[in-house]
Amino acid sequence: MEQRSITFIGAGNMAHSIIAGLVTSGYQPDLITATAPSPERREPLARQYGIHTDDDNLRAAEHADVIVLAVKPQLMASVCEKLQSIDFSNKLVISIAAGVSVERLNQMLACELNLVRVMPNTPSLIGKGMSGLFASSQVSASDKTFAEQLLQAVGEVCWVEQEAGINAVIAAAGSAPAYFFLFMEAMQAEAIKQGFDADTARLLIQQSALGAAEMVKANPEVALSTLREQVTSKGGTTAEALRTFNEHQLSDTVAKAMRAAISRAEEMEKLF
Ligand SMILES: NC(=O)C1=CN([C@@H]2O[C@H](COP(=O)(O)OP(=O)(O)OC[C@H]3O[C@@H](n4cnc5c(N)ncnc54)[C@H](O)[C@@H]3O)[C@@H](O)[C@H]2O)C=CC1
Ligand SMILES: O=C(O)[C@@H]1CCC=N1
Repeated sequence: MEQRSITFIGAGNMAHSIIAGLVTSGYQPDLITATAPSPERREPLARQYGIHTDDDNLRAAEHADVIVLAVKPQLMASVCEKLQSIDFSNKLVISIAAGVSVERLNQMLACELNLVRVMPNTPSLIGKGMSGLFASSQVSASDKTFAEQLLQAVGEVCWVEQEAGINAVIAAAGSAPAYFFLFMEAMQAEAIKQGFDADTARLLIQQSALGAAEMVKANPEVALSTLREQVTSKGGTTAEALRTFNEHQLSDTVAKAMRAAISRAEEMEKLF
């Protein structure tokens, strides 16, 4: 992919995941800078990936071709205020923050930005990320391609036509690894109660989850419901487990949880 200088403002979990994926996929580490106030956040990144780090956001961002805003939404306004002196006209700005709109980011940086909002997720760390992208109206085709390739370096991507689609991506992908972790935690806890040690319980669940996800990926033409039915012998054990999930309205709970994530993103758009 095209190599441009990139500065990540914020070096937390998500920036780390993307940087790791980028460097592993061959992006030049000396083109990447990450900023954070604390050396505890910066130093491991510099050591592990050979990237530059800085505690001065303005200095790090000024000369970058691409600025990735990767701080918590509640910090975004104060962080951006100190970057307002930058000439953004030839820069691509990518925000990965949940719940901070294009309109707000333009206000925060006092500029009509070439802005792409991206909603990634933490499996980017191992190249298995899923990102949704939304480009504001003035973003050029080459900037869109760059943003797309950047996120493709760490996983799969999809574009959304409307900005509201980013909140739907949060519900379906950005937050989603945590849903699966929660489900696996619950399964592990019960497997331990059934007599397995923690490691074996984890292996049983991890391998089943991985196998199921790989089967979904390997059979794009097969409906998820068919894959489920193939496990479910008539009058057998799986049917009983699924009946219990249905009795407790699992689908309804999942739908409510996803809508709750969207509502929170909408609320955050008003707060930050
Ligand atoms: N964690 C996730 O799964 C996802 C997070 N996001 C978004 O990514 C953004 C970052 O989230 P996380 O990485 O999870 O948070 P985090 O708390 O792990 O990282 C934020 C980082 O910002 C740094 N920071 C704090 N003040 C700063 C300042 N003044 N200047 C520069 N850096 C500063 C902190 O040192 C920290 O390393 C958020 O806006 C979140 O909405 C988006 C998708 C998924
Ligand atoms: O929980 C959050 O707000 C962020 C956005 C998606 C995943 N983590």
